[in-house]
Amino acid sequence: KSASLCFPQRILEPSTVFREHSAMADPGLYRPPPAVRGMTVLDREAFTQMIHVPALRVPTTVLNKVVKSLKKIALQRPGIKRVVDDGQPVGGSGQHRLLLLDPHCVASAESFGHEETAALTAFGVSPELHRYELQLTYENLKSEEVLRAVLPEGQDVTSGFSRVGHIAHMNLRDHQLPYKSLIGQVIMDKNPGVTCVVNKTNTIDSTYRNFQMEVLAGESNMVAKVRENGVLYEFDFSRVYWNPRLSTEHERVVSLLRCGDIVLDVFAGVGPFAIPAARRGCVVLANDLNPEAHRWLQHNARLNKVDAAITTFNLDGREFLRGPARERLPGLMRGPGAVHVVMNLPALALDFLDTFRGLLGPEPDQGLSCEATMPQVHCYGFSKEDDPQQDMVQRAEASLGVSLQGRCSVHMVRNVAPNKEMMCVNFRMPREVLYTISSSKEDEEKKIPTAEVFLQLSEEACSVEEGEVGVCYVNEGKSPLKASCIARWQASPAV
Ligand SMILES: C[S@@+](CC[C@H](N)C(=O)[O-])C[C@H]1O[C@@H](n2cnc3c(N)ncnc32)[C@H](O)[C@@H]1O
Repeated sequence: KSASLCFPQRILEPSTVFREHSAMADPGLYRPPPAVRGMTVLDREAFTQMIHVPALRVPTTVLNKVVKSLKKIALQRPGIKRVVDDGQPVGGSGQHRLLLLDPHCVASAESFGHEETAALTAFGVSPELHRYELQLTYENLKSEEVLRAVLPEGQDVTSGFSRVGHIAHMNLRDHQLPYKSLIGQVIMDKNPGVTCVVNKTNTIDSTYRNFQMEVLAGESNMVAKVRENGVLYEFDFSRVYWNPRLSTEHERVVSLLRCGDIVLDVFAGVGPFAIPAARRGCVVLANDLNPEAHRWLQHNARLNKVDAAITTFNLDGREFLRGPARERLPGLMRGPGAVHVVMNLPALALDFLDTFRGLLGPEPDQGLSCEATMPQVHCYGFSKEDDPQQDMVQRAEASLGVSLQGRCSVHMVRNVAPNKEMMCVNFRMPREVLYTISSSKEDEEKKIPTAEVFLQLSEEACSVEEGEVGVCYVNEGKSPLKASCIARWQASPAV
């Protein structure tokens, strides 16, 4: 493909100082011809140009050693060989080759560093530089260079995309939209294996968390095959949620599971927690409201031969918890495996935690509800607060109606946008949440009062610092409160 190899290149005069030659010293040396600016239909030929690069004439006997010693300053362009014929007439001695150098690193013989100079001396190579005329084509340019040359000067040329199987998924800005077909074509040309480029056309606010998208270039086949952490998934990317940036998080949670554990995946999608959990030997109940996601979840369970270990549901998360989960939980909690509840719907999952309040009815006999049998919850949320950890805990507590102080941990998953974090709060479901009216005094004390109360804050409580637990007296009972709650109470008109 590289025209530079079949074009008759010429060596011009030897020169020791290349700074004099403007093309050689120009930092935008690989900048395509100005005529391509504003192009909306890709014309690959229009990118062809001749440039000059410095070259060393190296005896073939030491060529490999010299190339190795000078690899930091040798020319590196896609599709261009850095060692070429020395341009001597056919039938010449053939005892020399030219090593092409990066003109951004080498402007004159003085540009060589200590190591390079020592190598040239050791191998008996003259530091004299030759000018080599090279044909640079569209194939030799990087996508960023092509787009920078085409799009209006001074505007952002982000050519980043997420890769989902054969699909490159872009999120173009408004000023890039007039060039969208060209951008799609360039991304496809420059990324082997990408046969379809799509642009997101809405923000992700749909219930099923999938994007609306427009095909910019290539085929319109949206059924992707993806391997994540060694597991194969297939799904229609236009109709379900899939985020390649969650692979580390999926792996982290799955690594906490043991063979024989039970997993309740409330917002399962196409199965990136459920399938690897089943492959690890867990018994899985996986649910998703989106019928398409549910269909691909079943498909992926069969594809990975774990369908016997996964029971799937196509329900709203609350219905799933109040129905199939509630029915099975008492039996599962009595079994030998730990029960895990995964809730990855970061925009809403914390609100769903209130479904667990009293879910299993009256507390069973002592022993059947000991702390160790309680489900481990991994619940996701977005936070824009200065202290996302604290924010996550407070919202989980508000939804559950109990304090999680000292009994939860928060994991930062990823930065989603400037000032927006995706977080995961992990905790063992408190007994007093799952079972109704536990009358023990200890449990009463753990509850955060939700009713409006009138109270006189003691001096002691008022001096509590942010993040500390204080004690204040409510209706003559003792109730441990987080300082942040106290602060909220102080601010309320009732107080
Ligand atoms: C952020 S995705 C996570 C999918 C998958 N667990 C993952 O990690 O990639 C959230 C999923 O929740 C589903 N969903 C949205 N609202 C739901 C609800 N009310 N009940 C159950 N599932 C819901 C969506 O269809 C989507 O597949």
